[in-house]
Amino acid sequence: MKHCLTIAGSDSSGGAGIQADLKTFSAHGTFGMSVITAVTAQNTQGVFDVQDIDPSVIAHQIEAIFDDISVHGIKIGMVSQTETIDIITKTLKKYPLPPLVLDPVMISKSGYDLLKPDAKKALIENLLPMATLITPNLPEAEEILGYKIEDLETMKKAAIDLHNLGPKYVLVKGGHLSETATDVLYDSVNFHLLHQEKIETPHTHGTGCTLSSAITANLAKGISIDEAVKVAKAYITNAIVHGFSIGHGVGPTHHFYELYKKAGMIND
Ligand SMILES: Nc1ncnc2c1ncn2[C@@H]1O[C@H](COP(=O)(O)OP(=O)(O)O)[C@@H](O)[C@H]1O
Ligand SMILES: Cc1ncc(COP(=O)(O)O)c(N)n1
Repeated sequence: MKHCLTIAGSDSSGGAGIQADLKTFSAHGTFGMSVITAVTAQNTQGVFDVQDIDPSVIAHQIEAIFDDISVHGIKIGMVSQTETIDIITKTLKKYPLPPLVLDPVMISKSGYDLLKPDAKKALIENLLPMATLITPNLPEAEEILGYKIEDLETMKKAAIDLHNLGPKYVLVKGGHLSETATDVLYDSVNFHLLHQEKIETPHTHGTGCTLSSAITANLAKGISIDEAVKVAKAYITNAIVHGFSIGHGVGPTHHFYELYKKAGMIND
């Protein structure tokens, strides 16, 4: 069994962050481990409070894992502030690294700043160059590059410009496009377009977390980048189709839909 690590924030409502990542790792038959960077008090309606974890505790979590257990894939999500980014970078650099997927989480669907604006520079300079793949959504890509991205042509330009900042591969996600949910994968030579009709649903809490963890699990299993992204895209699409209407706002996706269906635990 492969071992996957998420370095991210905790979402008390279980649909995004660490909780989404661990469910996704499990749904992919990998063993999930976590380094918690921040604890958020959030639900389907909003984020109400954040407690950043002390940098030394973040370093100790990373060391506790790497000093004992082999890690086959890493996903980084909410990193909150410059001190957190600095300690993650410094500590990870002590170890040989497996494929690393960076989801540059900035603003929650509910509009809360999950990355302090002054930490953007550290994210770009320290974490982007370490990544095998980065998975920005449109607002995140716009925030990093400083220009508007609203169609496939500008998504392709953004993918090239983001690639120039150091990651090996770039996936610009199209969940925020108005017509389709087409994502663009750039491998430094070719573009791979992952076409998908937009699903009419409000329940997309944690879609980005879930997609990046699914890709991480696939890469940990040794699957090639384009196949890892393609399979993960099918997984997130299914998870969105079968999302849950829990709470009064933006509900979570169904991380275990395929597994439950195979086990005969659901009928539709
Ligand atoms: N309504 C939707 N229908 C189909 N796919 C979606 C929908 N919303 C998001 N996605 C897909 O979910 C994944 C996560 O994208 P996105 O929602 O843009 O990320 P984030 O959660 O970081 O904002 C992408 O593959 C995107 O295309
Ligand atoms: C701890 C944490 N990490 C990431 C997200 C982003 O998820 P979304 O973009 O769906 O709000 C979140 N809401 N909470």
